[in-house]
Amino acid sequence: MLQVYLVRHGETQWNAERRIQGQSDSALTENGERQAWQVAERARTLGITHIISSDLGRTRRTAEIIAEACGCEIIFDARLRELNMGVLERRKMDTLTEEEEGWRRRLVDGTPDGRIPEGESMLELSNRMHEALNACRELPAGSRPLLVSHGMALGGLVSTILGLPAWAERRLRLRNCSISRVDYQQSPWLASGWVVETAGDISHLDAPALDEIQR
Ligand SMILES: O=C(O)[C@H](O)COP(=O)(O)O
Repeated sequence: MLQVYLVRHGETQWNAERRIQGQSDSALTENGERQAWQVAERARTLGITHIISSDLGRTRRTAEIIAEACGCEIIFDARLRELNMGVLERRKMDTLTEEEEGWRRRLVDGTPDGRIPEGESMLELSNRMHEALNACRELPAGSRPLLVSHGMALGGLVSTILGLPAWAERRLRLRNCSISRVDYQQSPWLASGWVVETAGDISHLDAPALDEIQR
């Protein structure tokens, strides 16, 4: 059975400022670096064989810290990037107009193909995340990869594995440096293929990780 670990990057300056990132970027905060070292210590115990990361700066830095602990090289895969949030990237959440807030909410309010102007839909994001996840099945037998990605990207991936449409309302909180695990398997009581073993585990963190209200 193939086990794939999913880690969201450490807290960034723009997470803390409640500034929308998307495929724009900001550095990890001191707390974010601490989170990354703590998730790395947890990853060291998991027998990780490959680290595959979004190529954005915040995931790259988190992956570097995990790779040092696990003794792995890093493979960068742009399919693991965060949702492209178009014209709202770099904007602070509390500065959005009613119309702009409507664009953001339509991404995840059950509207198929909702998108922020010049951005990606959740369906487009989910499709590329599944491509990146399924590429893990081509790794040598016995591999145990760890993917480093983003909140919307991993939330959409896990939710769609659970059978929800990509554009479903979000009901899964994935905090910074949380660990989730998905398995590709066959078993009598579960659907064949990908299943969710754990989602959003932060038991390895000793400091609170921001939630959606705080970021
Ligand atoms: O700001 C964003 O783009 C999302 O809300 C979270 O993205 P992140 O997981 O890359 O911080």
